[in-house]
Amino acid sequence: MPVLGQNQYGKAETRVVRVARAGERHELTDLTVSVALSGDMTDAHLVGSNAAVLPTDTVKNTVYVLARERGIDSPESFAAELARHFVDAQPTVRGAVVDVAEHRWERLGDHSFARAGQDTRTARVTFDGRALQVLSGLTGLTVLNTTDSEFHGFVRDAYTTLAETTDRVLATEVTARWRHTAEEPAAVAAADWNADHAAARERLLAAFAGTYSYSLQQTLFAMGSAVIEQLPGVAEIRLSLPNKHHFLVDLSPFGVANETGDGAVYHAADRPFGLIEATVLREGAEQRIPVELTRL
Ligand SMILES: O=c1[nH]c(=O)c2[nH]c(=O)[nH]c2[nH]1
Repeated sequence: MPVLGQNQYGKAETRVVRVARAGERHELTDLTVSVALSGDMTDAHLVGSNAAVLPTDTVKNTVYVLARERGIDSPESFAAELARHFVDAQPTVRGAVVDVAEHRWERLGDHSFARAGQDTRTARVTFDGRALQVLSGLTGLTVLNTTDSEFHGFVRDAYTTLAETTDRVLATEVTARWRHTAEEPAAVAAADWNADHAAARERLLAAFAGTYSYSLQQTLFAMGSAVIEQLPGVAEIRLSLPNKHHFLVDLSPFGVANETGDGAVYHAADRPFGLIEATVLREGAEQRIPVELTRL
């Protein structure tokens, strides 16, 4: 007899845009919200009874009503409020995972905006009826150093052709998730998630730019460490760093030298790419950010 395993359901990727008007100057918040609920859903799968199922349509409506009525202070606080709502209000719902992606807009004027082509801020809040696990994050943050990057001394075997280098372009598109020690609903509600996120993002960028790198692995650890050191409320951070390879183009068929230095010309390859991933922990902290979550 087949047996039902882990299951969850909800509404994925509800797009919610909220406009706050304080006089002439408007504020725009643009989110994609995904909700996954779990609980007593065995009968829905096994015998077709929906008696425990809050419709996903209702889940979507709830996102809109909460956005309207309580506002959106931060992705983290909005996700926490939603997660608590479903678990606290529905006896058949025992757990909720709420994912939020915030799309950035640049201000053009009091009521005009341009979609910013930069990174997306993310939050994932998980609630089990007692503790809130809050993961902040970002994705799509593309950064590049034109020097201060070496890569040599690596293992060589019969298939190794890579040349050692003491001066290369180092580029990556950062995806990061960091977990907060604050898990009490009151502490989560009181935190300044926007200031916290801005500080973490700034530390990631400063560490990327400021690290003289012998590998992307070393840069990753420096970036994670910078966040752990700056933000006392962060227990761990997981980083996923694709190595966006920049290869010097071979111009020798044209009798043109092309070496590292002034005027060097690179091919920005898109695939395959090296993929460097790791978690950096505060000493004594448990590793709880799911490995497979990082690239979502
Ligand atoms: O920073 C790097 N780390 C690697 O593990 C690696 N492997 C490789 O081919 N190039 C690089 N660069």
